[in-house]
Amino acid sequence: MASTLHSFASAADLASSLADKVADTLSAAIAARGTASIAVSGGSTPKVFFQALSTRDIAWDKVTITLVDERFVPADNPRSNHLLVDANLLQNKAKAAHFLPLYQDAASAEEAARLATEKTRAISSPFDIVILGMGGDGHTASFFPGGSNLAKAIDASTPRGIITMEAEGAGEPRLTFTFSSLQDAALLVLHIEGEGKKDVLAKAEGSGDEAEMPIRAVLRRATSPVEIYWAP
Ligand SMILES: O=C1O[C@H](COP(=O)(O)O)[C@@H](O)[C@H](O)[C@H]1O
Repeated sequence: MASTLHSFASAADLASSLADKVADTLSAAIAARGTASIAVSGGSTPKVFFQALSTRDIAWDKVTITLVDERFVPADNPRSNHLLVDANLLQNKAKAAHFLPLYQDAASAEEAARLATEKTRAISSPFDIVILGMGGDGHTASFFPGGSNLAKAIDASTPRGIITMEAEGAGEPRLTFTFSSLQDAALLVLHIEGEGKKDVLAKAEGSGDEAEMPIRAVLRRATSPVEIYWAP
């Protein structure tokens, strides 16, 4: 499916424009169905966007927010994506939203993935909005190059849900929605910032194996168009 690049002069401009687009899309879904869903990424990039989105005036009590991926660490761990969302998105008007975490207090990441899959089944498919990020190694969500479960995670026939991932570049074991869960969102966004990430994107858009740069699975095979938001 095609992708469209939206370039902005600054991260603040991007955050404001993306927050408007997301708020409009959530409101349209609420008007159509009474509820709306969004899966967001962690990492360092989304913080300013989350802060902008949290101030938008929409019916947040009808919105379910979850994560595209998470580290297998509790929510008070500084590396938790849940903590980032709590501190920056579940604030202001967005405090009224319903948050479904991926981390579960379980004996293993595999058991947590099973529980998280069960709990997130309450969200209707496909997601209204998925916001992906991308690492300098070409990973997205927790689809890491060399990841223990990468082939399964990006196989379009793997069912919707959450699986585990371990990889050298990942730190802790991860929990990640599968490709099939994310690729058909009504609004599918790839949010990246910096010249370095633009170079990584250009490389990913070239030829090469998806296993080397798993973002290629999204760029090449997502059934929804990919809206790429970039700022220097
Ligand atoms: O590990 C992760 O990294 C990516 C990218 O993060 P960034 O710090 O380079 O913005 C992120 O999209 C993913 O959700 C996160 O778990």
